[in-house]
Amino acid sequence: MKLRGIEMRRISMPLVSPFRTSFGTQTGRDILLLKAVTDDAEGWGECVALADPLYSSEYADSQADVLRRWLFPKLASPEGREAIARSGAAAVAGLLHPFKGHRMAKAAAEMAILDAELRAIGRSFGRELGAVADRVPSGVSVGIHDTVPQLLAAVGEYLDAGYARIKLKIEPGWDLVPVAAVRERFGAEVPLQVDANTAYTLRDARHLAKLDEFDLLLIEQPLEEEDVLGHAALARRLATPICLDESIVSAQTAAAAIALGACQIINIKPGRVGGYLEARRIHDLAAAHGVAVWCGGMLETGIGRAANAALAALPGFTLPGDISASGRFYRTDITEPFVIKDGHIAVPTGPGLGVTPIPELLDTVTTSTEWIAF
Ligand SMILES: CSCC[C@@H](NC(=O)CCC(=O)O)C(=O)O
Ligand SMILES: [Mg+2]
Repeated sequence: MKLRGIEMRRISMPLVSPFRTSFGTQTGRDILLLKAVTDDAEGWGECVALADPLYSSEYADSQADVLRRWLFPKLASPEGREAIARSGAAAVAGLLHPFKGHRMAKAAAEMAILDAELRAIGRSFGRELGAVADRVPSGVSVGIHDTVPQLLAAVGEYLDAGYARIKLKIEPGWDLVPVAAVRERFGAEVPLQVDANTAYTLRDARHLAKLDEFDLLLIEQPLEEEDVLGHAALARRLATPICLDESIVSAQTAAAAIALGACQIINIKPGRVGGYLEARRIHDLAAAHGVAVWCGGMLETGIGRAANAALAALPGFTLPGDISASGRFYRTDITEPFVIKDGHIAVPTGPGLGVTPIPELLDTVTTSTEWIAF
């Protein structure tokens, strides 16, 4: 495969409603999209970094900068050209490994090149990754609300829409009461979990153990991302399974977390771990240890949503992921919108991602484009 160059594009996508987590409130997404242009096809990659370094150390401008100054020049080097010509997207992670961190930028580059490679041979992302289903159960992430009645109204709408699982964002001061209210209103059968985005410390263990009475599927990332030993200690004091998100940045860190008993479940986000190929390695590792995984979300457009749906169709993804309909976050997606049907999202079957940005919709939200010739 001969890479002619990559277009970097920034798009500004307003959210249908504010999305509040323990680390802040999103009202829109400033997204970095990559388009890899090869002799045979064009491929798309979505960088999941937020505008600010509040979920992880990455932020959109930093990922554009590291791509422009280090990652693309390496891929465009004689060594890079030769490796990609020989091995395609499988060569990208190794080429970029010397550069520390910036996994979301690396993931977007690999994704765009993989999409181009697969479109050229007419092979879908799902087929490439090992999907075993043509649709995946759709979970929804519900932000922190100002009042419990507002939360209950939102949860009621999502359940009416058919979502298969409800995830509630929590933080100190907004945890037991909203969870109890959802259980009280909607019953014990609704698949329910919580996500703290690192908002607690081990000193909160006794308080967090009170969540055990609500029969949650899991509690996601209660402690700081580097506090693996703290999560292992917390796991020994909670009946509710611990699921890690921010802590898991590679198969290596997943293996360590599993070995230390820091998690019983893993939220796999391809952007966080450096790409879909590493995400599959984590899936395989978790399966070997009997650890369930599910696919997390970063408010992706239909581009990232398509790839996540394909990943979530692998056999080890036994819990509903944060793969909701496009309309959960966006009034107008840049691709054909993903819609929820009988609690599921369809896995695209076309070549590559199986979806492509609609040019006029993409132009409407584009704030900048930059061509990097290889
Ligand atoms: C802006 S918050 C993004 C990170 C968050 N993501 C979600 O809650 C799911 C969002 C989605 O459905 O895309 C998480 O920590 O899991
Ligand atoms: Mg999370």
